[in-house]
Amino acid sequence: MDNTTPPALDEMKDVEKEKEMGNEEQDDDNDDGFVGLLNDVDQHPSIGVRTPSVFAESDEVFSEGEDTASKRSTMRRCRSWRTFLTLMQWSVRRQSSWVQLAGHQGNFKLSEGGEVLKRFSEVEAVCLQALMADPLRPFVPQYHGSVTKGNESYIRLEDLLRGLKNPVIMDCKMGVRTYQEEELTKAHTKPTLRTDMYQKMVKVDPTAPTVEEHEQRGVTKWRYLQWRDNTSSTATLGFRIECIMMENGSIQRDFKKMLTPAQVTEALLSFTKSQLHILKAYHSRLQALDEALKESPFFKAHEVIGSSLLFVHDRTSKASIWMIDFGKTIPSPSSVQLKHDVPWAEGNREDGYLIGLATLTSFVGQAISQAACRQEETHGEEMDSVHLQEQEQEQQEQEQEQEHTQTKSPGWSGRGNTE
Ligand SMILES: Nc1ncnc2c1ncn2[C@@H]1O[C@H](COP(=O)(O)OP(=O)(O)OP(=O)(O)O)[C@@H](O)[C@H]1O
Ligand SMILES: O=P(O)(O)O[C@@H]1[C@H](O)[C@H](O)[C@@H](OP(=O)(O)O)[C@H](OP(=O)(O)O)[C@H]1O
Repeated sequence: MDNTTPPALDEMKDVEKEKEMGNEEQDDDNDDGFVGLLNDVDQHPSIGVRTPSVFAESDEVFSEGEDTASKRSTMRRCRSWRTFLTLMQWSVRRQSSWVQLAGHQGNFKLSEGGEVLKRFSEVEAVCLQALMADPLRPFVPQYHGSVTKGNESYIRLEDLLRGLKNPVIMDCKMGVRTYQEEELTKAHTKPTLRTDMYQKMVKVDPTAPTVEEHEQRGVTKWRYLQWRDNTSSTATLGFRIECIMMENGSIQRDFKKMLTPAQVTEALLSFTKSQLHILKAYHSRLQALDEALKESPFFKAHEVIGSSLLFVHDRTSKASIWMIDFGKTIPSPSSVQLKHDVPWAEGNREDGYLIGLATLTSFVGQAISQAACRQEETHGEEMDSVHLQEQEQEQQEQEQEQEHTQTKSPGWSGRGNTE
């Protein structure tokens, strides 16, 4: 379902009227310059996802292609300058198509000036700071330090969706495990049972918990995360697709049990709509990332857990991949030299990031081959049909020619004709 339908002007006037009457529940803009994203979210009716509503509202009012004259006439139609300014604000905000695809709900705010604000984490801030001076910098959103608003601190990040038209997004969680070794230690020494995780587990597979876990109606976080890794492609392929958002705003999250290479390749083809140039751009970007990772002192010295690659393209054929989420990325002990391309065993700290990157790159490669084949098939079918049409036309022309000759023949219908 398209959730970007703008409200009619009359509806906006109603909003304006309500504001004048002091009835509005919440102003879109807080005084501190924030867009009220967290308060201004709508439950997406078809997909159960909270998406920002306010950004979707102004396109038809002042769309990018609209000329000044029509803006003026729209302005005249507005009841007051205040209404006009409100509409302008909506329009300016609409320049970002920001949406939070995966991750903890409520962790983000959209800030003005092309930044997103993520709830502050010391671990992540330290990583981002280091990454700004690392060969990986071109693959990471720009980090602009932190900011405190009220009681909450945030990390200021470049908005990777800024300027994109109807972006298509995919979040892939990288690595062969998504839990830190510390989580495993906790599960052994001080197990805390999580009812919410037990419920999430049962929802996907009622037979997954053990008899004991069913009795306790709880599982440890490690147990849940490990189960998620084993049920999905994480443990075997070194990454998993978390979410995909298509250009119409529809979000797919049903990848929890996606395990096989064939399924992943099919998902990649569907995500890119088999567009060869997009797939090729992604392929090159993954290869470049691989090069940068090999050069990166940061990567050598860190266990990268739960980090994602954010794939983004749009209808103007912009396509890129970004490393995001360093909330569980920690320095490896100095005694450990991480390889990133070997399996994990308790204590070795390996994350399997390069295993995931290699499989992902090869699946994008396979998707390219399949897309090319499909294109050739389609082209072949088109050629066949053109050929068939040509043959039919030729035949028709021959028949007409024959008819014409016979008409001219005195022995047939030229009865009475004299030439
Ligand atoms: N810099 C950015 N620009 C645009 N979108 C972003 C950016 N950072 C994150 N996002 C969006 O927010 C989502 C969640 O990001 P992230 O993984 O950092 O959050 P999280 O809450 O730490 O996740 P998790 O629950 O996996 O720890 C991403 O899937 C993406 O859609
Ligand atoms: O994707 P799912 O299946 O919903 O599971 C969540 C996901 O693994 C998150 O990465 C994790 O947060 P962290 O990365 O911060 O560990 C969160 O733990 P949490 O509930 O303890 O936040 C899990 O609930």
